[in-house]
Amino acid sequence: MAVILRTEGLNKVYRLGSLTRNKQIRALHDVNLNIESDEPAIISVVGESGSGKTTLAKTLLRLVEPTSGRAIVYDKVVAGKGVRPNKREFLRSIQPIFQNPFEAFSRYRPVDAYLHETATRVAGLKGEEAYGAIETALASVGLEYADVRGKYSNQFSGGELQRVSIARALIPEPSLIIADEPVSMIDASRRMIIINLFLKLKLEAKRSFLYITHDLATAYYISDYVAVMNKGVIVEFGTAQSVMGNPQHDYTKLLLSSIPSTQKRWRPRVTPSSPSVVSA
Ligand SMILES: Nc1ncnc2c1ncn2[C@@H]1O[C@H](COP(=O)(O)OP(=O)(O)OP(=O)(O)O)[C@@H](O)[C@H]1O
Repeated sequence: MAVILRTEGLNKVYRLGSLTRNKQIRALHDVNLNIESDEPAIISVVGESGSGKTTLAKTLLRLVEPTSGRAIVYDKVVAGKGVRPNKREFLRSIQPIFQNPFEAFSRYRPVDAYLHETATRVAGLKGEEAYGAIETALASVGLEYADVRGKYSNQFSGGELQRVSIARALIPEPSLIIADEPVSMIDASRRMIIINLFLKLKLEAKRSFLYITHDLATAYYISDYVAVMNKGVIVEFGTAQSVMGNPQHDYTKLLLSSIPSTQKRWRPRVTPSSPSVVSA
């Protein structure tokens, strides 16, 4: 069985301030995860703001060096002290999708230039092969080359541009896509298009995803596994059904209880002085 993702004693301490007034923030605290499977998987990392989710994503993407511990993705050590994987090989196996697609593309450069760069520099393709790979990647997110050719980022909606950034990530045919809050900047009505796209890419293109989110509802909907983070610690991990259906940790219960539910009844409460409506 392949190790899709394993972290071994992963720690990250950010140091702030001067030598005399040093402050330390422990963003990852002994994070140990292990997901092994021959099938692709969607693994969600959920938790409140500041719980360490982005630091975990950045560590796996080699944007942040862990203070100690290491991470393995698809049987290769990708992060840890002194770990230096071949850059092109690394980018072929792990690709990011960021929260704000407008920050991922400069507004002064047509977006197809980014797609071409990824096809040639990362995937190592030339000429017709490069165009073929771009067309295939765009098709898998429901776009055609003509939809993007010569266009700049400000000529797309947030949802369209996020689909372009997913297409860019798909060009090198990565094994794992790390998506950090990929739908939080997108209109609620369009979010499910992206979420369903991840499911389709897992099933049809056999890509695995690490989905970082605040949104427990979408995490439950698409995930095979869920890791719950609080203050840098993975407090609960398991299949989506077990973690969300039968949470064991108080923090997971708290997170789940804070999801707005259409099942909750709203009861009008009228006081003599000021009529108001409160949640039941
Ligand atoms: N570059 C940095 N320097 C110092 N502290 C940082 C840095 N990046 C993150 N932190 C701190 O590390 C902790 C974890 O932050 P992180 O961004 O990983 O959390 P998060 O769960 O992704 O939050 P959010 O959901 O708001 O993005 C926070 O206390 C944050 O302030």
